[in-house]
Amino acid sequence: QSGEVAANPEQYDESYLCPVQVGQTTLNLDFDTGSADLWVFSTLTPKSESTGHSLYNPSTGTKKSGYTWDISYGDGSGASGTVYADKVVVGGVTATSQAVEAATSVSSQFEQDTDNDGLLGLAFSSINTVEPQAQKTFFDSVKGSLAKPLFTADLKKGAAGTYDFGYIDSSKYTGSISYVNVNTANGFWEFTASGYAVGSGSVSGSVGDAIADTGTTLMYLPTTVVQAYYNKVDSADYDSNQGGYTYDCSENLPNFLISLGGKTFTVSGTDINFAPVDSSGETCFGGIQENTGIGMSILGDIFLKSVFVVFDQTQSTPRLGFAAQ
Ligand SMILES: O[C@H](COCc1ccccc1F)CN1CCCC1
Repeated sequence: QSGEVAANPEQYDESYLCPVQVGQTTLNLDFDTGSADLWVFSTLTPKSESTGHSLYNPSTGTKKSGYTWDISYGDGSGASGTVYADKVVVGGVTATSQAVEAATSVSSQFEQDTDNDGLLGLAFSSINTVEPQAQKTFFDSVKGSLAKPLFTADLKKGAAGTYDFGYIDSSKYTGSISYVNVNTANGFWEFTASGYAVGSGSVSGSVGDAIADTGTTLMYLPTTVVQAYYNKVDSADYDSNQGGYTYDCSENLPNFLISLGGKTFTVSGTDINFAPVDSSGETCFGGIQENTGIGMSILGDIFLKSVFVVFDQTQSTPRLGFAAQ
């Protein structure tokens, strides 16, 4: 089997939500290559936390007795609950007995984002949080039945993009795809990014260890790289109240160039201009921020919306393919 599903951006491209059939209900889920749990708002979620969300009704599933899950994300958000086996359909691709993690508690960030009915993890199943036994991601459940064991991400700025499962649609990218091998030891699509440049010119230095993470909004890079970037933005400075670099929204940002698998990709300055910090629209928060305390760099949506990415398990070593959109 193979299939395609729309990835619809929230305001400021904060996250991208995809329609997924879970049991007999269609939910809008955040496809997250940075985690490996498929969890959903459900009729078991307290009403005080689930108002405004579409809900999974576990009555259509088979309860996995004694199984629980509890996940915490890098930004401090989290959720927990119980586990069911049920049918999950993404763009026509069907997992007949997918582990569906029904939330019995969610953090305020999820409670407040009423566009988001849950997450569909696409990292490696080794980091799934279900106890007493880790469960397969949707991709791992269907991988063997896909035309090719891969999926692609084609996210866009302020417009619907797509995730494809089982095939590479060559109309979605230009030029060639350059591949890097993935280190799965931490359960992420983790690889080594090479040189970078600010504005234009030839790349140098090294961004280093990084993950491709569709569930993270921004790009988090080494301090040296981030300082080099904002040194080229006259009005920029680090604002500890906002927790990152801000600048005058009227200032044009430079492009950011990064070398992956021997090919240089350009993230346009307009894509790096993330969002105003408040309703006055005077000061803006940058899409490139420091990776301090994270332990690796994160190439999140700010980066991903300018490339076509192949999450490829066709070989014994998983790999990531990057091409210009
Ligand atoms: O929690 C992730 C973002 O994690 C990356 C990250 C960002 C900032 C500081 C530390 C970090 F690790 C985003 N959520 C994952 C699921 C929903 C959004």
